[in-house]
Amino acid sequence: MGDGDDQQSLSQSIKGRLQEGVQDSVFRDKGLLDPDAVIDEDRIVGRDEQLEDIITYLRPALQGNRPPNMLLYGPSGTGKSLIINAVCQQVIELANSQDIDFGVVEINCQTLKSHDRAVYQLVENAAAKAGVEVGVPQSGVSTSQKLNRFYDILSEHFESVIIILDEVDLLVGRQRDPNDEPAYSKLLYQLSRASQLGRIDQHVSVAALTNDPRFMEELDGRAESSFNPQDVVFSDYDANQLQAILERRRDAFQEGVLEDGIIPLSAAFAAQDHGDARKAIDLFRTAGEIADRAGDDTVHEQHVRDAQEEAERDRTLTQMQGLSSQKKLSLYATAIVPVYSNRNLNAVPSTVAYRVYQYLTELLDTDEKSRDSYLRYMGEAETYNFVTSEKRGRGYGSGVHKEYTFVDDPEVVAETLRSDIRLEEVEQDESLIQSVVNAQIEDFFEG
Ligand SMILES: Nc1ncnc2c1ncn2[C@@H]1O[C@H](COP(=O)(O)OP(=O)(O)OP(=O)(O)O)[C@@H](O)[C@H]1O
Repeated sequence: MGDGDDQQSLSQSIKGRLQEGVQDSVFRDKGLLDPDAVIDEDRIVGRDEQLEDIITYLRPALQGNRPPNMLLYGPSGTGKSLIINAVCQQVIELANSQDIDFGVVEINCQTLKSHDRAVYQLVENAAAKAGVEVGVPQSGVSTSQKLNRFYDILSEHFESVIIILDEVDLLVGRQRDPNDEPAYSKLLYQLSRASQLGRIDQHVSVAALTNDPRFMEELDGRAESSFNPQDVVFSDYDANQLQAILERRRDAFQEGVLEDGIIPLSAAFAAQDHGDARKAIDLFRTAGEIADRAGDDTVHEQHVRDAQEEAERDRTLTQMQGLSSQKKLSLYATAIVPVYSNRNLNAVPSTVAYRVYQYLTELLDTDEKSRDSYLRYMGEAETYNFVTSEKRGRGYGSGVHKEYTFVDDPEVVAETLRSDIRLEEVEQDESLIQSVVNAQIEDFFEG
């Protein structure tokens, strides 16, 4: 065989292997379960009231009038983005048919670190929608120059515009002083004043999306009165609504691969966690991915349970990664007490955990913080809901102490923290650590 033939058989073989995975997948159209999937209206379940309200508020855009500003609030995953975008999409289509230039400019504020970045992002998005050059550099010009460019683009290319600010409460900006006005307050003020002040002749309205029910209370008075929104409230979904949402995406999977309990179980897990549709969809998708990884032809309940566990680990991991190394060590020392204990120990006495912590600092040759610092770190762990604590008086000599109980499995917590580079060194002495933990436990209870 010549080189050409070799090449051909290699690419055939790569193609074959790639297709193997595709053909064997339990999914038919996995994109339907993508967190950012744009779904058809017939897949939207319920939310009739919110749809009705938003339709009423946006109707003026088609009648030559300015729609009111809106504040959409409710917990995460309750359909705020979905519903506002679904209505805007229809407005765009109707506006096009009536030769009205209606534009939607949307930014997600979650990752925007400052007012200036938010304004720049608005310019970029408006320019993309209008099909023109951004026209201002990202740095080297003032925020008001960027804002002016934004207004110019809106004035030149649209008759009516909705600006959607997703997760608006996260746009706090660089506040040097806690009394400084947060960036969202400034931006809302500027955007809602732009039409009022005649800076742009076009109709501009703002729809702000937030999880924070007290958002308006925290808004600066001047921003509050010029923004002055119509509220649209999104409440949690219950398990039945979540089931219906998943049912309408059943065709993301091949026919016949979903066992009966999959949809109710995914919905039930997500309903426990305030009724977040994003979470239900994520579980549904992850269960399928786990089935694919295992090479199974059907998705069964254990796959959903494994998906739930994976989600829990991810959540814990993300939160824990943000902790300083001393806090990680304190939490790790506390978690390994029930994990290594020979007794059936659920609540961990702080005295035992602190001694284990001291031992670990020695082993790692790192700073040993005071007992008070340890208690403070654990107090923080409590606010993150990693542990709950109770005060106990006891007859073992040292008076009142605290006891910690882990909200999730302490083994998962310990495992998560162990993958931290330095704690991995500790793992090598596992049996030694186990005996130290048990010696401290015995000392505490027997001593
Ligand atoms: N009523 C519904 N019908 C069908 N799918 C829904 C419904 N509500 C939410 N979803 C789906 O759940 C996911 C999360 O919804 P969405 O992004 O709209 O939530 P959100 O309230 O904006 O959340 P966040 O505050 O976290 O941004 C999306 O994939 C969306 O398609």
